Formats: sequence, C-alpha cells, structure tokens
Amino acid sequence: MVYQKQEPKKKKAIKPYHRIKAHANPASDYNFYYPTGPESYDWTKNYPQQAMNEKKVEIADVGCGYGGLLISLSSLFPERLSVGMELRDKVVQYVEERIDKLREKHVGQFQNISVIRTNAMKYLPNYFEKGQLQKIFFLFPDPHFKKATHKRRIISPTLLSEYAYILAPGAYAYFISDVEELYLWMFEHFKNHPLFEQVERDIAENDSCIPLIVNSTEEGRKVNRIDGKKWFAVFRRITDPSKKDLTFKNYTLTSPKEIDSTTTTTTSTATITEVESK
Ligand SMILES: C[S@@+](CC[C@H](N)C(=O)[O-])C[C@H]1O[C@@H](n2cnc3c(N)ncnc32)[C@H](O)[C@@H]1O
Repeated sequence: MVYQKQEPKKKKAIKPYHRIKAHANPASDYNFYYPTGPESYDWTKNYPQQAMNEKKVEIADVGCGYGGLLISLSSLFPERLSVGMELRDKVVQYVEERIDKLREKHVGQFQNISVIRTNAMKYLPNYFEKGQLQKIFFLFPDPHFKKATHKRRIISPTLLSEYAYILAPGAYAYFISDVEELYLWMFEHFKNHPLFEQVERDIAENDSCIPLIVNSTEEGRKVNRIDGKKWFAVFRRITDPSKKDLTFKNYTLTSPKEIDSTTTTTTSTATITEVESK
C-alpha cells in the first residue's frame, strides 16, 4: 500500500474589515439584484418584526458605510424605519451582522433599521415611491477629486431631481464633508436646484439629526481623531419653485470640534460656527 503525504488544508483567509477596499466605483456595472419598482420589493426580510403592510421606510442614509448613523437613528426615531444604502458588498455584510448582533443582544430593539446593497446613483427610485422619504443623508461621500471622476459624485443636478422625486414635500436632505471643495460642490448644486431651499439657520442648528451627522458615523469620528474640520448643511424639499426665497442669505455650518452625539435633542451652538456662503 502506498501512502500519500497529505498536504494540510489551507484555511480560507477571511478579509479583515479594516482591509476592505476603501472605494468602489459607482460607474461599474455590478451584478446585483434590484427590484423593478418599489411595489415589487419585499421589505419584510429587512424588517421581520414590522408590519410592512402598514409602514414604509422614511429615512435613507446614502453610502451608509459601516452603519454608525443607522444605529443612532434607531433610537432617535423609534417609530420610523431607516435604511442604509451601500455599494460595497463586504461593508453591507458587516452592517448586516452588526444589526443582527444588536437585535440578538437587545431583544425587541434595532428592528427599525436595515441595510441594502445597491448603487444609490442608479436605483433609488426602484426602492422608493414618489414622496416616500422624510429624510435623506449624504454623509462624507467619496470626494472624487479628479475632474474626470466628478460624474461619480453622488450629488449632481440630475441626481438631485431623482432625490427630489422620492422625498416628501417638506422633507430634509442633510450633507456633510471634511473636504471643503466637495462641500461647496454639494452646496451649490442644492442651492441652484429649483426643488430645494436651505433650511433656516435656527431650525437647522436645533435639529436633532445634526449631532448625529457630525459625530455618529465612522468617517466623522475619523475626522475627529485628526482634529479635522467639517462643513455641513440642511436643505428642504419644496414643491413650488416660484415660492423659493431668492433673497434668503445662505450660510454654512462648520464643526471644528466634537459635538456630543449623545445629546440628540439640541445642538450645542457653541461648537457650530456660521460661515457666509459665497
Ligand atoms: C467615505 S464613505 C462614508 C461612509 C459613511 N457615510 C460615514 O460617514 O462613515 C462613502 C461610502 O459611500 C459608498 N458609496 C459610494 N458610492 C455609492 C453609491 N453610488 N451607492 C451606494 N453607496 C456608495 C462607499 O462605498 C462608502 O462606503
């Protein structure tokens, strides 16, 4: 009898999450599922304990990354359903596992948040009906510095029209960046779009989502660690472009320091400074 020496089986390497590719190209044609329209998407698999025949998702975090905002939204809006939309599959897997663990540990909680793998630049109207969303977040989107890649930016006139379509009249759109150039790009596009107007400063400063957009996400915390600056703004979806107040003085909120993200009722105005927008 001949004995063959058996090679020990090689263990399949599991990619640690910190080694996940930092960016994905939204222009690439990914081979993933998307519904043909909102009516054909089965939300019960995302929210198994919710009565999905009575409820709809009202809050979307576009490019949610590792899900920090979603976790905070769960307790800030316990009665509302929030969803993260993310392009990178490994990141989506991470967020799914994160939510599953929270649901297991805190029975009955975190049932109002979920994540979907999708290209938000292409498929948002496949998931949401006209006027469905009350809030949409664009937090630290990829900057795509080079002019040739500007078309990959998540804010553009065409995409804003798409976002306006899925937002309810009066709904809010939040955006933040640590890259001033990108912030200004987003600001200008929102400002010039006929279906958006900037939210009045006192309302924006007291909005309970502001501490979250500044500090609850992984990217926001990364900026804190290097003591970086953040620029952010809030815009409202309007219905009648002729009523847009063109004399309104635009402003920019900046946060050079950390705002306590556990204080979700009011924003410490001391840490926010106003900058006149050009
Ligand atoms: C810089 S990260 C910020 C993540 C998160 N918002 C945060 O603040 O921590 C940008 C995220 O947007 C995702 N992303 C980029 N383009 C996207 C697209 N078209 N659709 C969905 N997600 C996208 C990226 O994969 C990445 O996770």
